[in-house]
Amino acid sequence: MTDTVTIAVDGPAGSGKSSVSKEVARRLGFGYLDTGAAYRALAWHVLEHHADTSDAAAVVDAAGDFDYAISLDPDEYWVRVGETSVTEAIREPRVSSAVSGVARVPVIREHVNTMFRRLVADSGLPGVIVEGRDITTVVAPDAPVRILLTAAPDVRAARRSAELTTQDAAAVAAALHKRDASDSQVVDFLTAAPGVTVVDSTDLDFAQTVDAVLDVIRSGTGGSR
Ligand SMILES: Nc1ncnc2c1ncn2[C@@H]1O[C@H](COP(=O)(O)OP(=O)(O)O)[C@@H](O)[C@H]1O
Ligand SMILES: Nc1ccn([C@@H]2O[C@H](COP(=O)(O)OP(=O)(O)O)[C@@H](O)[C@H]2O)c(=O)n1
Repeated sequence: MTDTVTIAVDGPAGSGKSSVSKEVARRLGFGYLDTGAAYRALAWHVLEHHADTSDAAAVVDAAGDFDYAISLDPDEYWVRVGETSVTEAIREPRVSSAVSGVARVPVIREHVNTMFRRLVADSGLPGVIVEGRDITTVVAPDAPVRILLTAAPDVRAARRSAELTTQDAAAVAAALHKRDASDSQVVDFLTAAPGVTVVDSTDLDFAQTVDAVLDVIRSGTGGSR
């Protein structure tokens, strides 16, 4: 049996990582791993414990009974903590506001990174598109294809607020920029590391972005996909 190919995709919030990676995975018959969901689910879990997500010791303590599971199927995406489905709950603004605190704790990052690598290795799939903030640099720096998906800040904010129609657009934009600023103190996902290909989707629609990513994958895997 051949090893699973990892396609690494990083980028800031609202750049299109999840939606584009999911569609690319479908087209290639690959799995899709949303790494941000693990940080979001842990933030949700810490909040369930009524603990402070900005307190590293409290986060590590709550992580002790964090029973996490995620689907790698792009057509059947779900996230669970224990028996509870948290697929929708982890997108709530209270979780988005808390997640950077959880993601800042080094021991948590090491723990989830080990889990991500195991999920890919045990997937039994020909390939997995893994998306997040530090996949190209930390989780899978040796991946045969590494992409930084970017878009101008105002475009990213507009995309996210179009999704969250019940919330005020200015508030959504402010929360997104605040989270990016906080996250970029931990990992650099705004500049491409050596060997990482930038796909800027500012002036591309969704279908064009999917095609651009597929082109990078085809050239990076010797045109075999
Ligand atoms: N190139 C694009 N043009 C227009 N809309 C896009 C494009 N890429 C993604 N989107 C839309 O923008 C929103 C945010 O994308 P998402 O995949 O959730 O980003 P991320 O995972 O990077 O936060 C989604 O509603 C998605 O359908
Ligand atoms: N590889 C990753 C993925 C996400 N994260 C953290 O998890 C949060 C949620 O990630 P996400 O991918 O769901 O965020 P969006 O881009 O979808 O808004 C980010 O704001 C980061 O704090 C991270 O630190 N490293």
